Amino acid sequence: MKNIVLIGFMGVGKGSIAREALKYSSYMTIDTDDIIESMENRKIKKIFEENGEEYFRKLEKRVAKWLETSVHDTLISTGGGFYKQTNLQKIGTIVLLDSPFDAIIKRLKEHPNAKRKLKKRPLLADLKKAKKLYDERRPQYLKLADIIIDVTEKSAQECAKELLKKVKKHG
Ligand SMILES: Nc1ncnc2c1ncn2[C@@H]1O[C@H](COP(=O)(O)OP(=O)(O)O)[C@@H](O)[C@H]1O
Ligand SMILES: O=C(O)C1=C[C@@H](OP(=O)(O)O)[C@@H](O)[C@H](O)C1
Repeated sequence: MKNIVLIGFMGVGKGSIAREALKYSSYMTIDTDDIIESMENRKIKKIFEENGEEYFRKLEKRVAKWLETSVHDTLISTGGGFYKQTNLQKIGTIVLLDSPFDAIIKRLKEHPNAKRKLKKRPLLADLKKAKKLYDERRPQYLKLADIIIDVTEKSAQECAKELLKKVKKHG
Protein backbone atom coordinates (compact mmCIF):
# COMPACT_ATOMS: atom_id res chain seq x y z
CA MET A 1 0.00 0.00 0.00
CA LYS A 2 1.15 3.48 -0.86
CA ASN A 3 1.67 5.76 2.15
CA ILE A 4 -0.94 8.43 2.87
CA VAL A 5 0.43 11.87 3.78
CA LEU A 6 -2.06 14.01 5.71
CA ILE A 7 -1.49 17.72 5.33
CA GLY A 8 -3.46 20.72 6.57
CA PHE A 9 -3.45 23.63 8.97
CA MET A 10 -2.57 23.33 12.66
CA GLY A 11 -5.31 21.73 14.69
CA VAL A 12 -7.45 20.68 11.70
CA GLY A 13 -7.38 17.07 12.96
CA LYS A 14 -4.50 15.33 11.15
CA GLY A 15 -3.39 13.32 14.18
CA SER A 16 -6.91 12.52 15.41
CA ILE A 17 -8.16 11.40 11.99
CA ALA A 18 -5.07 9.25 11.37
CA ARG A 19 -5.61 7.47 14.70
CA GLU A 20 -9.28 6.96 13.86
CA ALA A 21 -8.50 5.60 10.37
CA LEU A 22 -6.17 3.06 11.94
CA LYS A 23 -9.20 1.29 13.43
CA TYR A 24 -10.67 0.60 9.99
CA SER A 25 -7.56 -0.29 7.99
CA SER A 26 -4.27 -2.16 8.10
CA TYR A 27 -2.15 0.99 7.82
CA MET A 28 0.34 1.82 10.53
CA THR A 29 0.38 5.44 11.65
CA ILE A 30 3.14 7.87 12.59
CA ASP A 31 3.23 11.61 13.21
CA THR A 32 6.11 13.79 12.06
CA ASP A 33 5.91 16.03 15.15
CA ASP A 34 6.07 12.98 17.42
CA ILE A 35 9.15 11.70 15.57
CA ILE A 36 10.84 15.08 15.93
CA GLU A 37 10.04 15.26 19.65
CA SER A 38 11.49 11.83 20.06
CA MET A 39 14.62 12.66 18.00
CA GLU A 40 15.25 15.69 20.21
CA ASN A 41 13.77 14.42 23.48
CA ARG A 42 11.95 17.74 23.94
CA LYS A 43 8.64 19.30 22.97
CA ILE A 44 8.08 21.22 19.71
CA LYS A 45 7.43 24.37 21.74
CA LYS A 46 10.86 24.01 23.42
CA ILE A 47 12.58 23.39 20.07
CA PHE A 48 11.06 26.62 18.68
CA GLU A 49 12.01 28.56 21.83
CA GLU A 50 15.55 27.25 22.09
CA ASN A 51 16.59 26.81 18.44
CA GLY A 52 14.02 28.65 16.33
CA GLU A 53 11.79 27.70 13.41
CA GLU A 54 14.57 27.24 10.86
CA TYR A 55 16.18 24.54 12.98
CA PHE A 56 12.78 22.82 13.30
CA ARG A 57 12.32 22.85 9.50
CA LYS A 58 15.72 21.13 9.11
CA LEU A 59 14.51 18.36 11.38
CA GLU A 60 11.39 18.07 9.24
CA LYS A 61 13.61 17.72 6.18
CA ARG A 62 15.48 14.84 7.77
CA VAL A 63 12.20 13.14 8.62
CA ALA A 64 10.91 13.69 5.05
CA LYS A 65 13.98 11.98 3.56
CA TRP A 66 13.59 9.04 5.91
CA LEU A 67 9.87 8.72 5.10
CA GLU A 68 10.64 8.59 1.39
CA THR A 69 13.27 5.90 1.63
CA SER A 70 12.16 3.76 4.54
CA VAL A 71 8.44 3.98 5.31
CA HIS A 72 5.64 1.98 3.63
CA ASP A 73 1.98 1.10 4.25
CA THR A 74 1.68 4.01 6.64
CA LEU A 75 -0.73 6.83 7.33
CA ILE A 76 1.53 9.77 8.07
CA SER A 77 0.16 12.78 9.93
CA THR A 78 2.33 15.85 9.52
CA GLY A 79 2.84 19.24 11.14
CA GLY A 80 1.06 22.14 9.43
CA GLY A 81 4.30 23.35 7.79
CA PHE A 82 5.53 19.96 6.59
CA TYR A 83 3.95 20.54 3.16
CA LYS A 84 7.01 22.68 2.35
CA GLN A 85 9.13 19.56 2.00
CA THR A 86 9.94 19.13 -1.67
CA ASN A 87 9.69 15.31 -1.76
CA LEU A 88 6.11 15.05 -0.48
CA GLN A 89 4.83 13.44 -3.70
CA LYS A 90 7.51 10.78 -3.43
CA ILE A 91 6.40 9.86 0.07
CA GLY A 92 2.79 8.97 -0.80
CA THR A 93 -0.72 10.08 -1.73
CA ILE A 94 -1.26 13.59 -0.39
CA VAL A 95 -4.56 14.16 1.42
CA LEU A 96 -5.56 17.65 2.50
CA LEU A 97 -7.81 18.03 5.54
CA ASP A 98 -9.56 21.29 4.83
CA SER A 99 -11.63 23.63 7.00
CA PRO A 100 -12.09 27.40 7.39
CA PHE A 101 -9.73 29.10 9.85
CA ASP A 102 -12.51 30.16 12.23
CA ALA A 103 -13.92 26.62 12.39
CA ILE A 104 -10.50 25.20 13.31
CA ILE A 105 -9.93 27.77 16.07
CA LYS A 106 -13.50 27.39 17.39
CA ARG A 107 -13.02 23.65 17.82
CA LEU A 108 -9.64 24.05 19.49
CA LYS A 109 -11.14 26.58 21.92
CA GLU A 110 -14.08 24.33 22.75
CA HIS A 111 -11.83 21.44 23.74
CA PRO A 112 -11.69 20.81 27.53
CA ASN A 113 -7.90 21.10 27.33
CA ALA A 114 -8.03 24.18 25.08
CA LYS A 115 -5.30 26.21 26.77
CA ARG A 116 -2.76 23.42 26.45
CA LYS A 117 -3.81 22.68 22.84
CA LEU A 118 -3.20 26.28 21.84
CA LYS A 119 -0.04 26.69 23.90
CA LYS A 120 1.79 23.73 22.43
CA ARG A 121 1.54 25.29 18.94
CA PRO A 122 3.91 28.28 18.89
CA LEU A 123 2.58 29.54 15.55
CA LEU A 124 -0.94 29.80 17.00
CA ALA A 125 0.08 32.10 19.86
CA ASP A 126 -0.97 35.20 17.89
CA LEU A 127 -4.29 34.55 16.14
CA LYS A 128 -3.89 37.48 13.72
CA LYS A 129 -0.56 36.10 12.53
CA ALA A 130 -2.00 32.60 12.42
CA LYS A 131 -4.86 33.76 10.15
CA LYS A 132 -2.31 35.36 7.82
CA LEU A 133 -0.36 32.11 7.76
CA TYR A 134 -3.57 30.22 7.00
CA ASP A 135 -4.37 32.54 4.07
CA GLU A 136 -0.84 32.12 2.68
CA ARG A 137 -0.80 28.37 3.07
CA ARG A 138 -4.27 27.32 1.97
CA PRO A 139 -3.69 27.85 -1.79
CA GLN A 140 -0.47 25.85 -1.51
CA TYR A 141 -2.20 23.03 0.36
CA LEU A 142 -4.88 22.94 -2.37
CA LYS A 143 -2.29 22.83 -5.11
CA LEU A 144 -0.44 19.89 -3.55
CA ALA A 145 -3.43 17.74 -2.64
CA ASP A 146 -4.31 14.55 -4.54
CA ILE A 147 -7.45 14.26 -2.39
CA ILE A 148 -9.30 16.91 -0.38
CA ILE A 149 -11.52 16.20 2.63
CA ASP A 150 -13.65 18.95 4.13
CA VAL A 151 -13.61 18.14 7.84
CA THR A 152 -15.92 20.95 8.98
CA GLU A 153 -18.64 19.73 11.33
CA LYS A 154 -17.78 16.08 10.80
CA SER A 155 -16.61 13.68 13.49
CA ALA A 156 -13.09 12.24 13.28
CA GLN A 157 -14.73 8.87 12.57
CA GLU A 158 -16.69 10.24 9.59
CA CYS A 159 -13.57 11.93 8.23
CA ALA A 160 -11.52 8.75 8.65
CA LYS A 161 -14.07 6.66 6.76
CA GLU A 162 -14.29 9.24 3.95
CA LEU A 163 -10.49 9.33 3.80
CA LEU A 164 -10.14 5.56 3.38
CA LYS A 165 -12.90 5.44 0.77
CA LYS A 166 -11.38 8.24 -1.31
CA VAL A 167 -7.87 6.79 -1.09
CA LYS A 168 -9.14 3.41 -2.28
CA LYS A 169 -10.86 5.04 -5.23
CA HIS A 170 -7.79 7.14 -6.04
CA GLY A 171 -5.53 4.07 -6.11
N1 LIG B 1 -13.33 15.84 13.40
C1 LIG B 1 -13.14 16.21 14.67
N2 LIG B 1 -14.17 16.32 15.52
C2 LIG B 1 -13.99 16.74 16.78
N3 LIG B 1 -12.80 17.13 17.30
C3 LIG B 1 -11.74 17.04 16.52
C4 LIG B 1 -11.83 16.58 15.16
N4 LIG B 1 -10.60 16.64 14.61
C5 LIG B 1 -9.79 17.11 15.57
N5 LIG B 1 -10.45 17.35 16.72
C6 LIG B 1 -9.90 17.90 17.96
O1 LIG B 1 -9.15 19.06 17.56
C7 LIG B 1 -7.90 19.13 18.24
C8 LIG B 1 -6.74 19.16 17.25
O2 LIG B 1 -6.66 17.95 16.55
P1 LIG B 1 -5.29 17.28 16.10
O3 LIG B 1 -5.63 15.92 15.59
O4 LIG B 1 -4.28 17.37 17.20
O5 LIG B 1 -4.87 18.26 14.90
P2 LIG B 1 -3.53 18.36 14.05
O6 LIG B 1 -2.83 17.03 14.18
O7 LIG B 1 -4.00 18.66 12.66
O8 LIG B 1 -2.76 19.50 14.63
C9 LIG B 1 -7.88 17.93 19.17
O9 LIG B 1 -8.28 18.38 20.44
C10 LIG B 1 -8.89 16.97 18.61
O10 LIG B 1 -9.48 16.20 19.63
O1 LIG C 1 2.05 24.86 11.00
C1 LIG C 1 3.23 24.76 11.43
O2 LIG C 1 4.19 25.31 10.87
C2 LIG C 1 3.46 23.90 12.63
C3 LIG C 1 2.47 22.99 13.00
C4 LIG C 1 2.59 22.12 14.17
O3 LIG C 1 1.92 20.89 13.94
P1 LIG C 1 0.30 20.70 13.95
O4 LIG C 1 -0.20 21.01 12.56
O5 LIG C 1 0.11 19.26 14.29
O6 LIG C 1 -0.26 21.62 14.97
C5 LIG C 1 4.07 21.85 14.50
O7 LIG C 1 4.67 21.08 13.49
C6 LIG C 1 4.81 23.15 14.65
O8 LIG C 1 4.26 23.82 15.75
C7 LIG C 1 4.75 24.01 13.37
